[in-house]
Amino acid sequence: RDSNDTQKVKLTGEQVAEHNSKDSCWVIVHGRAYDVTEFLPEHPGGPKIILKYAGKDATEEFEPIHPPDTLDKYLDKKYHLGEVDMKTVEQEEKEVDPDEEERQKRVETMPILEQCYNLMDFEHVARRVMKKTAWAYYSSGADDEITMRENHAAFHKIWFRPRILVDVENIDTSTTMLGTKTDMPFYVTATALGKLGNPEGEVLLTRGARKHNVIQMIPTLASCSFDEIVDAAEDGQVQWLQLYVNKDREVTKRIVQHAEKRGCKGLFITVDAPQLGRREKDMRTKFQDVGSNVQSSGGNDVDRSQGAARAISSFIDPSLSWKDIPWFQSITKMPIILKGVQRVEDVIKAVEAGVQGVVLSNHGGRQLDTAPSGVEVLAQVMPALRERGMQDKIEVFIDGGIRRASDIVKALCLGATGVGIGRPFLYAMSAYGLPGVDRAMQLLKDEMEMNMRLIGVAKVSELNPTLVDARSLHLHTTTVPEDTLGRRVYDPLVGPKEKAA
Ligand SMILES: Cc1cc2c(cc1C)[n+](S(=O)(=O)[O-])c1c(=O)[nH]c(=O)nc-1n2C[C@H](O)[C@H](O)[C@H](O)COP(=O)(O)O
Repeated sequence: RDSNDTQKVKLTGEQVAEHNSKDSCWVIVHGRAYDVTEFLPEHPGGPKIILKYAGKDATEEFEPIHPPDTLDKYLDKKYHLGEVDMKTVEQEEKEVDPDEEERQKRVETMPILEQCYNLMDFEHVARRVMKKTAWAYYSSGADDEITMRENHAAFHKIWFRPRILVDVENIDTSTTMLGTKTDMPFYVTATALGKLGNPEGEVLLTRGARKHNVIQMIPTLASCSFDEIVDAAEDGQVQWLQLYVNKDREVTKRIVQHAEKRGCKGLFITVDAPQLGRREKDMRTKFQDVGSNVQSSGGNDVDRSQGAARAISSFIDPSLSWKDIPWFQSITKMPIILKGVQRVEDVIKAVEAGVQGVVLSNHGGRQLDTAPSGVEVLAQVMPALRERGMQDKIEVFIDGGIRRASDIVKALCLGATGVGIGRPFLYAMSAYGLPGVDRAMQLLKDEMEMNMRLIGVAKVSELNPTLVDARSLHLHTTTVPEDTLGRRVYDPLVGPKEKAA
């Protein structure tokens, strides 16, 4: 380095390769070397995953899990060793992975985008063409995945009561959420690690949301940095922030106030994940790749038995409680919405606490298995609010299992202001990139227009409980139409030697 500390000569691959143990561990990320020796025990994903790349180029493994500004934000500058002459870095011989070869063949023969006619088509294609770790992470539900399946099945227990001879020539699907006008009553909900499915990550969802004038909720655990996602939005495009509350409240305060400064129009505090659920498909794929097995019991007390999710979420504060709400109201002017409310009593408490909204949600079935579907709780909540004259005091959203516009219409008839959609946009993005997200949103728009026309309603504000029969919604034993589409994408357990059918 010369006098003003600029690097005179690039490091070589050999120099980095000498530091390949826990006593001295250097890694290369995006062409720059970092001394992570001191950081090893603090890494939320455990030391093992880093040691697998000690002395080597870790970019490919690093990229989908960490926003690009992670090392600048969290690794002391003295450990930033400077640029590496990548021509001198020995690229690892990629061992032939037969699964990966099979997957490549499926990518080459996958259906063209125009063959996707509904959101489940994207799920079906994604399951076949996504990398297994990405599919496992996105498709995982907790434990027996009963709630994950119930989320969609619940909508089959609600029947329409269509009206006739109503002028439905002009359909208006637009609505207002938290004071923002939006073309459709759904938003792109927060789902972590967008780059697992597509190397561009969450900014593809931003661009799709912009094209269809729908709102995007930015996840705390996005692969893209928060600023990348906000910068990818156009002027006037509305985004919300999903927040996992950090044990270090100073970090949380910084994130919230930065989001408000960047123009976020809602703070969605996730309240259903004081600990992340056990997502066994995710855990299984982590287990196979022993080298990067973040379930190692070694190292400090971070429990890494939950695959990637737990490894990247050890910062979440399980002590978060109602007494913290006034603090949030003191650090931001953004409307505050509690995401992951699952019973009527907590909605009443939310109104009394003065928050502006709730999302009735079980985290897409990824948290407490056999928690009720959002739409089932919705059917109990709205009458309870009306009884107390509270229905205008709070906006009620739901998410989970929304796969058809008819699901959206049913939720709105039961009183939801809007609905969040997660996996379908992830699958569309993973299988077809931005065109996939665009088509998925357009399909929902087309379905919504048809559904409204056929139930005899011209605009969203006219949707009301008389248009549905939800009496069997709370029954969990009724037979409902077989969810053949959904069944086909459920992964059977495949033994390590067995080939998936
Ligand atoms: C599918 C998915 C959902 C995640 C999600 C990641 C994935 C891959 N992640 S997670 O890693 O922690 O579980 C988040 C998250 O970051 N924060 C959050 O509030 N909800 C998270 N959710 C839940 C999400 O916001 C919705 O509640 C859920 O996706 C709605 O169900 P559908 O996927 O069926 O639409």
